[in-house]
Amino acid sequence: MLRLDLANVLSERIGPKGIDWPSALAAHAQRLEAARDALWQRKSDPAEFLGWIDVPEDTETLRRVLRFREAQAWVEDLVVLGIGGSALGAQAVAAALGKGPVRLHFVDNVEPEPILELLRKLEPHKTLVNVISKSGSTAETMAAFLAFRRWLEDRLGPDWKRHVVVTTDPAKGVLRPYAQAEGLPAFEVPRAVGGRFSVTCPVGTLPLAFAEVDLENLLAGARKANEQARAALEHNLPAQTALLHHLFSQKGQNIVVFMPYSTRLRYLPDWFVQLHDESLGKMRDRAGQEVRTGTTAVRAIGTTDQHAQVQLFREGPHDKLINFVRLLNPSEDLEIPAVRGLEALDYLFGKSFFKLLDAEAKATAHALAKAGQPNYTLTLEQLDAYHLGWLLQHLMWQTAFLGELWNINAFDQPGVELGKEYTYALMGRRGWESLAQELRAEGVE
Ligand SMILES: O=P(O)(O)OC[C@H]1O[C@](O)(CO)[C@@H](O)[C@@H]1O
Repeated sequence: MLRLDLANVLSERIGPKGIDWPSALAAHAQRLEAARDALWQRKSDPAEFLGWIDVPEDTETLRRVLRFREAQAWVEDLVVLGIGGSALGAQAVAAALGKGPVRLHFVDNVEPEPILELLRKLEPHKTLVNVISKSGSTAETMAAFLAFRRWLEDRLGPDWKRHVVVTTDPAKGVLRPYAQAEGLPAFEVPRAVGGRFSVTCPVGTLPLAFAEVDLENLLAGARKANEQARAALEHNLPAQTALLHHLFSQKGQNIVVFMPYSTRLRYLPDWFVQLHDESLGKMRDRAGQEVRTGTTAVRAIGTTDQHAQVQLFREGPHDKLINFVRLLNPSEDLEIPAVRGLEALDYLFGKSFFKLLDAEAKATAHALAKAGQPNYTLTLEQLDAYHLGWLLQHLMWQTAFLGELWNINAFDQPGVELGKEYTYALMGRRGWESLAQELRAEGVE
């Protein structure tokens, strides 16, 4: 189960910053139901970028992915070249559930030293490179691909082609025709699926197949989130959490802290930050009116960041809504042993690590509530593929619901384009000469 514990957002618990949930739900029922119906109705229109809803149903593509993985039994290192939505989902799930023996490496930056360090340590004969780019034009990913392709060819000659697999748009960009021309295996990012919503398609599933993640169950969990997102309001978890975010943003909680109590989930906040910020930080609404929507997502991990950020969360400005994620059961556990001479620590003796983790999560949530800092918790029965798939798809739905509530397009990202164009100009890309000149006049070169 994936459940919502919202006790610490209620006014009876946290005072004036809180809400009266039953009446808030009733007051927004019509809007939320309209949002739900609109999303389900628009999902078959490719221009709406709601293709991620149906991707978990696509077991045929999953079978192709699994067959491809089986045919590459020689792989010892898988290098993912991708950035943003083309890397963060697989990275988050692999860190949570991945098992050896294949080692996964994510190249999502263009800092030369780490790339060189990785190239020096890899054995080309045993390395498979998965270049992932929906657009097939992202400078960081393309630069890394040029370097890895050359590295493979220099060491393996014509056999380099056996060591590359492409994941890209079915038609657009340079990678699709290149893969065809070179005879490289290629998987699709469905047209109506944006990068940050792509973890259940081959963008995520192909690397995760090499990490031995149980993909059937990951997709089954995502389908469970779909079932909830279609349900009546009292069972519609994403509509409910979206409403929480909406209500608190209206109360001035402009920051959303996403804080799982799990080191295995350490990359999940990074994935969430992109999903939330790129989708919801928008200057204009669907009618073109200036609106400036968005709350800023902040990463945190429990218990680690109790010793870094919780001081601020409790005693700093109460401009945040904190979303904890807590596991109800460990996959395995470890007893804290008793040690003679350290009886001052006897409250720990014989207790389990999971009990301590659980107590810390509950204690922090309650301490924040006592200070009037709103927070809610999503609880997961346990950390497995099914529950993680459910959580990922739930968060995608939550984002889509918020887009509807704020009347914005949650599926584009116009705000990142200008930076990309400036980069092309600074790098001397053909066709960008006049922009380069403009930049020079502004003192940027
Ligand atoms: O898969 P692509 O096209 O290389 O894009 C990578 C990332 O870059 C962005 O387009 C902009 O940052 C993201 O939306 C996307 O996930």
